[in-house]
Amino acid sequence: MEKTDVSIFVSSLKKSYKDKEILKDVTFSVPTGTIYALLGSNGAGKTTTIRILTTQIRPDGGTAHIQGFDVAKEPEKVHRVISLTGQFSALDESLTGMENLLIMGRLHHLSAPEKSAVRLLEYFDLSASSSRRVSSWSGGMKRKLDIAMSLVGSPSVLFLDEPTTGLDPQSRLAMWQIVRRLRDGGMTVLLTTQYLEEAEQLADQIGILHRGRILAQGTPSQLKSLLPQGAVRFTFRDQEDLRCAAFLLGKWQTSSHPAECALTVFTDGRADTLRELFRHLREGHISVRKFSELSPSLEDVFLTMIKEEKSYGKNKAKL
Ligand SMILES: Nc1ncnc2c1ncn2[C@@H]1O[C@H](COP(=O)(O)OP(=O)(O)OP(=O)(O)O)[C@@H](O)[C@H]1O
Repeated sequence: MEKTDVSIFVSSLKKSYKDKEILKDVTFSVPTGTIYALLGSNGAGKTTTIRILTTQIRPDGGTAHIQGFDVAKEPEKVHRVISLTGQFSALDESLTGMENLLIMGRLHHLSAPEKSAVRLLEYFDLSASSSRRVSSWSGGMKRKLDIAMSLVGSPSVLFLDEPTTGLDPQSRLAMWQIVRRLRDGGMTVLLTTQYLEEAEQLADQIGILHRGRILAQGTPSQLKSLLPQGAVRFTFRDQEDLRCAAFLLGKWQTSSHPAECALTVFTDGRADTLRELFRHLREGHISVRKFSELSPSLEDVFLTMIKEEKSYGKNKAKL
């Protein structure tokens, strides 16, 4: 198999714990030097996928290759080319930033660990705090140092499990900047996230993972083009009107946004169709507070995909 342009190649990955199927069929590939986001809600199977790809657990079925190395058969070779920054920090908070990096450099048998530490502290804009104990650092700084530590062995593939969870908006933007810079330097990055905005802003390609399956994947604009264009959004007075409208307009594909009391309806964009939508709402005595035409957002794609998967699951259960 030719994998020179593909750093991560995953085919039909399966994993169960007892009788619970966590990964049912996960297939995707990540071109070298790009960022791929596995986007999914809590419990979708993101961390389980990362744990398999970083050789911490074995899959029950399917295969995965990193830089051409089989994660199940060649774990040592995989270790040489990857690095992982997980949800739990690997830092020793009683030490300074410099000391943490020096320990990591020695673990990797670097010939000049000091040089590497200084370079990384500069790269991550942490030089000014390098001699302070990490326990006094902010969450954003600790997360940066975590990534710096994972770069000590010069990996070519970086796994980031929810890199910005718990960070304030400013630190999140700084982290995005770092990840983009690493990609621009040629690194392949696989990150997991629950944040739609993060996936859209950062990833070259996104895979929507839901209940152990990739429901759709592609660039953000490819994913958006999966939905019919000509979407419109209605905002209603209250939740009851929203529920009622979703029911009345059920013959169209819709996605509900309860927090904003809004309903997106995917139409063919024709004037006749719009007239029909308004007629249904009028006959249902639902008043529309706001109306706008929009192009589908990634959130619409995500919610629609998940909804379709649910109804597919229900139909399957009936068979
Ligand atoms: N060792 C284990 N034994 C049993 N069940 C597990 C184990 N590890 C994970 N699970 C279950 O597998 C499912 C998927 O977990 P996973 O951590 O992969 O999800 P996730 O998408 O990363 O979610 P989160 O965003 O919450 O981390 C969850 O229901 C979890 O409880």
